[in-house]
Amino acid sequence: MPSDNGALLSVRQLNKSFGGIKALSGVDFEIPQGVLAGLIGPNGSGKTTAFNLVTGVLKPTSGQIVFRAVDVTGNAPERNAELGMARTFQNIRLFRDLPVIDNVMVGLHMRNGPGFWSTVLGLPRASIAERNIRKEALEALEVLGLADKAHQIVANLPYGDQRKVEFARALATKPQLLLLDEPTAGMNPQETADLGKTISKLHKDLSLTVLLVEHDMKMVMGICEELTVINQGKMLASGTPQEIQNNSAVIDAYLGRRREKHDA
Ligand SMILES: Nc1ncnc2c1ncn2[C@@H]1O[C@H](COP(=O)(O)OP(=O)(O)OP(=O)(O)O)[C@@H](O)[C@H]1O
Repeated sequence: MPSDNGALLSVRQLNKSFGGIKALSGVDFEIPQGVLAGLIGPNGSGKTTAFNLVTGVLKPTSGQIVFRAVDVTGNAPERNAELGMARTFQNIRLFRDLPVIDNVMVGLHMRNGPGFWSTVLGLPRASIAERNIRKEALEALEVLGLADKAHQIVANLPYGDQRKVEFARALATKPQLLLLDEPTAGMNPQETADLGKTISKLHKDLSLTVLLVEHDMKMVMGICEELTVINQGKMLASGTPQEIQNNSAVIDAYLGRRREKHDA
């Protein structure tokens, strides 16, 4: 049985190898309930691997992942979603030719749709469930300030708004933990700053626990409350943004990478 230490998510001694490559060795971190946490590290340090292990896309070589006091190590992503994890992807994954609201409703249908036969037979249960799903999708869009764009086609929205549609789809499922995989990928500085404000607002207004995997240091330092830093698959440091900014091992890891690039 996993011990209940009060954290919403605990990652313990996580190891992942791809053939001969050790992508992660002995990574530990915890996310207390209600915290906006960041996982950072230089390129190739293992952030995406850690994210995929937590969500269930990858299975660890060894180690343990505990979510809501349940051992979820090796769970399929669908099971983790049922338990309350919701994620966004590095590359936006939306139905670009469909309206915004339909994209948000898809997430809810997968979670608690009326069921195949009810829908096909047009049973009242199906239309009530459909109405509820539409209402919940609209509420999620409202939270993100996108309610007035609910009927626009996704492809016609600016990139920043498309990201918000993804957030709305994740939020509509009322997750316990929102996992964001490099949400600023492909964004300009203005869009990045706006998105940082949106994440921070969601976290504060909804008391939402968030794990943010991100490259953009300025954004991470500006909005996260706790940070875990990994380097070459190993734990480097953890603490508040201020502690991390002053940590000499972290400074060396980032500057070292920059020096390598410079010398190349
Ligand atoms: N499917 C895979 N097969 C083999 N090696 C992999 C695989 N996925 C990741 N790796 C290796 O594991 C290491 C960590 O990669 P990962 O993508 O997790 O790092 P990252 O910190 O997310 O990098 P970036 O910041 O560039 O996105 C790298 O050496 C990478 O080449």
